[in-house]
Parts: sequence; structure tokens; C-alpha cells
Amino acid sequence: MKAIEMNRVRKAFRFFTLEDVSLDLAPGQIMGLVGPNGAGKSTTIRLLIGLLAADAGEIRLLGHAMPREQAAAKAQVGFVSDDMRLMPHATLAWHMDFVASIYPGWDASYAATLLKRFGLHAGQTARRLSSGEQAKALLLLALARRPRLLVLDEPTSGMDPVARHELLAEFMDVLRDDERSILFSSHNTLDVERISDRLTFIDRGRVVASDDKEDFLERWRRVQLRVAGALPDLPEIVGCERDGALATLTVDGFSDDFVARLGLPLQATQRMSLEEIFVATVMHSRQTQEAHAS
Ligand SMILES: Nc1ncnc2c1ncn2[C@@H]1O[C@H](COP(=O)(O)OP(=O)(O)OP(=O)(O)O)[C@@H](O)[C@H]1O
Repeated sequence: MKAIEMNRVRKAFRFFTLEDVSLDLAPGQIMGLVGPNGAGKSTTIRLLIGLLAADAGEIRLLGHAMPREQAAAKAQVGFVSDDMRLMPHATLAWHMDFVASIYPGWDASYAATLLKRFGLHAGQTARRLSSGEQAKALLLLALARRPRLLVLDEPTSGMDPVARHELLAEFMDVLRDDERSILFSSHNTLDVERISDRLTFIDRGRVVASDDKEDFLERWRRVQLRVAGALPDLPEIVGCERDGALATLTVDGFSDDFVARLGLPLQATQRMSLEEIFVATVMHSRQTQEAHAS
């Protein structure tokens, strides 16, 4: 059974349409959902956890059809988004007791460990917490339920680098139990590169690429070569900058076979960072869409 399955999901708003979104996540894996502002990340997540109803397509969360079986699914799913707020006048202890009273899986000793690790105190009142501390408190409340699936919309926004580091380490810890999974959205490709097993890039309401992180890093290369005339027209070449005879290619699908078909001696090849791969994927997808439209 998959932790997450979305199949050809569509949701239209007045000025934006999420179109044909399919993605899946196996138990024990972390997926990073990455996209520019307004790409549709939060909309995808809200559809997934039943806060929005799709116009078309199928969604299953831990095997439960959404939104029909959302009560059963939500008991096992922890969700945190950056627009959630704690009760301003209540303490963290009150929040922890409240969540513990609803969810039987609440792990009090893990909650105490997380309090220490995140530098929080049970007696603190929510409205006195900084925005980064509020974010950590919300994550604590979700993590200590020990849900089978964590769905996190921008979990590290507003956090300093040390807090982000601690939080990501905590995510990795959660996954020691290989039945648990995490889906999180982020703009921060460094965070995503560090902890994700799978990546989904989304732009303008469409999934533009979804794959294992290692496959992305393996496939993409910057290639430098000298070429006098035109380059062979190969589908793997998604970008080319030329400076006289020197060409720098961006390649999606680098392999011995590609080099053989290119038929030109390479001067240098470099791996690309996830950020470079993300930008190249989005730019290429936009160029392809614009070419089809005109
Ligand atoms: N309830 C709604 N009604 C109308 N339009 C909406 C609604 N919710 C989202 N949108 C629009 O859908 C688009 C995608 O929004 P979404 O919040 O999913 O993007 P995002 O990728 O999470 O962006 P960001 O990184 O900026 O948070 C935006 O143009 C937004 O204005």
C-alpha cells in the first residue's frame, strides 16, 4: 500500500488551475514538493488531506479514498502548515494535553524529548513564542502523535539555520521506523536535497518532474565542448549557451549512449545541484509549453 497516491487530479480556481497532478509515495520515504511561488504546492497538499475537494482524479491517503474516508485517514496523518496558529493564551502544556486527549498514539516521553531538543518549555504561553518557536511547537504536536504520514506545508519557513538543521534531523529520525512517510513542501532546495528520497517539481499548476533524488542527480549534467557548426538535435539537450566555438550544454539524460550520439569530444562534465536542476526543469517546461502554445 502506498502512503500517498494522487492520480490525474484537477482543481480549478478562478485564476489558477491545478491540472493532471499524479504522484505517489511509498511507506518509509520522504518526498519534497518543490515549486516557485504560486505553483500549486499548498493546493496539492490541501487536496491531499481533504481540505479541498478535487474537480477530477483520485486521491488515496494511506489507502483511504479522499475525501470520502478522510476521518479514518486523518487519525494517522499529522498535518502542519505555516498558516496554522496555536491558541494564543494557552500554554504548550495545554496544547500537548489537548492533542493527547484526541489522539491515542500520543507519545508523552517523545514530546518531552522534543521540547528539550527544540529549546521549548511546557509552561510557555503560545503568544509569547517567536514565529520560529511557534513553528517548532506545531511540529512537536504533530510529531509526538507518531503519525504514519506527516504532511508539512513549508515546515522550515521562518526558522533559523540551526533550527532547520535540528528539524531535518528529527525528520530523518522519524523515518527510522520504515513504515512512516513524510511529504513536505519547500522553496529551500538545500533542505530538500538533504533529506528527500523523492522529489516532485511543480510549476504553474502542473507536475513538471517527479523522480528519486538520486536519479535526478545522476541524470543531469553541464557539459562543455568545442563545436564549429550546429549541434546535433538531441532530446536530452535542454539548454545551450554558446560563446564562439565553446558550448555549454544542460543535459537531462546524460549517459554513454548520449555521448555516443553526440559524437563530439567533451571538454568537461559537471554534476548539477538540485537547485540548478530545479531551475533548468522549470525553465525547460515553460519553454516547451510556450512553443506548443504559439
Ligand atoms: N481558495 C482559492 N481560491 C482561488 N484561488 C486560489 C485559492 N487557493 C489558491 N489559489 C490560487 O492558486 C494558486 C496556487 O496557490 P498555492 O497556494 O497552491 O501555491 P504555492 O505553490 O503553495 O505558493 P507559495 O510558494 O507562494 O506558497 C495561486 O495563484 C493562488 O492565488
